[in-house]
Amino acid sequence: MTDPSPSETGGVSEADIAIRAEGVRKVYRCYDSALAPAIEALTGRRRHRERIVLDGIDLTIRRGEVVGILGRNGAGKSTLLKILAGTLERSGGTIEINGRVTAILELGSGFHPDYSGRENILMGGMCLGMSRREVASKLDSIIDFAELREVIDQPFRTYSTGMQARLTFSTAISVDPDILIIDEALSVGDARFQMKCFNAMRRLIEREKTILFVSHDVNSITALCDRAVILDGGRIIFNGIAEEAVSRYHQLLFDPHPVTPPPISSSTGDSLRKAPYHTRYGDGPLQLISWGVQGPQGKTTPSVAVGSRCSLFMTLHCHQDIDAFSAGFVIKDRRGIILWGLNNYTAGSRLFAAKQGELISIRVDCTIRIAPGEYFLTVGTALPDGKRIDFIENAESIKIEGEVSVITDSLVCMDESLHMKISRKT
Ligand SMILES: Nc1ncnc2c1ncn2[C@@H]1O[C@H](COP(=O)(O)OP(=O)(O)OP(=O)(O)O)[C@@H](O)[C@H]1O
Repeated sequence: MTDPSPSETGGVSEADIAIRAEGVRKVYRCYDSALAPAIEALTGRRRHRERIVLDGIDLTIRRGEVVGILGRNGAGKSTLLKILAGTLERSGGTIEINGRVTAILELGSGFHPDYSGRENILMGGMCLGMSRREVASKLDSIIDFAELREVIDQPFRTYSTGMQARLTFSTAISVDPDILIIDEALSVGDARFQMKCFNAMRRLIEREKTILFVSHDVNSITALCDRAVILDGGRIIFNGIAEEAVSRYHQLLFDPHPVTPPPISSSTGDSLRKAPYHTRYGDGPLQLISWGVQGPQGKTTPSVAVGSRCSLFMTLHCHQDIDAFSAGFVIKDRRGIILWGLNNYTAGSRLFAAKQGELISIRVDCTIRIAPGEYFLTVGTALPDGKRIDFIENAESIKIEGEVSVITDSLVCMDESLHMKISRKT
């Protein structure tokens, strides 16, 4: 499952490299008791087990690249970021970092709980490499960005988790780093602050800064990253286009041992060839045999007009009795952002059941109100515990045709109308 990144195959010049890790390893010594290290030191007899947390990480990141890191809990993501940020020693391998690095690793790390927010900005900023004068000159803008002026002289320990995240992010981003390393820090703040952080990150991206960030939120990965790597068991098991990484990460989460795909007979013919980054997983007692979009006349079509009625459908072949399952459809854009989705739970409908040998058709009738462009349909079925039965991510490409007349950037077309009302002041 390891794919070379475009940059690693494309012969990156030395001047273009922001981060280069080669053969990076992290091994922890695990002892069974608190006394064991002392006994080991005194007797010279080994009393520890080795735990390999990172096992030969090779990763090259070019200047201006935005790279996401995905992986299950315990995969080694935070360990890798800490090593790259220089806050944790590696056990082996080499690292080259070119540029000023700012890392947001653990919430409030480097911040003293008893010091006020203001004192922590000064201390934290200096820890991040700014001079006292530099931090002092940025103090107001940091406080304003964090929106914490009213409590800035209160002790840091009295801040809520979200407030701590705001102060941490605001201080870190003020450094104007060449390389920003972020570990899940954005997930803590409220939605409005998250949006502010994303905008700040976008501004860094526009200025071609390098960003490396860990998130379990796949939408942020596809929205911001050019490339993503998947870490598993301390190794990189995928390194490539962000959308494909997300697809493979879902497969890893929901079905690490994919079935051999059954023969495909999508009604639109070669749909899996048309839709890039498709992945199929599940252990298949219920097998998807066709799926797609039907136009107003009930004919399968690869394209529909904005605002027209259509149906999304899937046909399943049942190989054994299933008491309860859900079926779902998702539409994503080219960056992998989920625009719409529906399943039994979100539709508020009862779970389905099926008997061996049955052919089952499931359909969603809808009016397409998404801006013209190319989108991807994901179809799948799952058991009540969430285990995937047969799931195909990006199974079909759907072309939505029409004209976007007013706001050309908008993705969603609402059933809108514009009104004006004038009333006279008496
Ligand atoms: N000091 C330590 N001693 C021994 N093992 C450790 C130590 N610190 C971390 N580990 C182990 O290293 C592994 C990787 O941890 P890490 O925090 O990097 O994972 P992660 O991918 O960031 O996970 P999560 O998504 O849960 O944050 C875990 O199995 C963890 O238990």
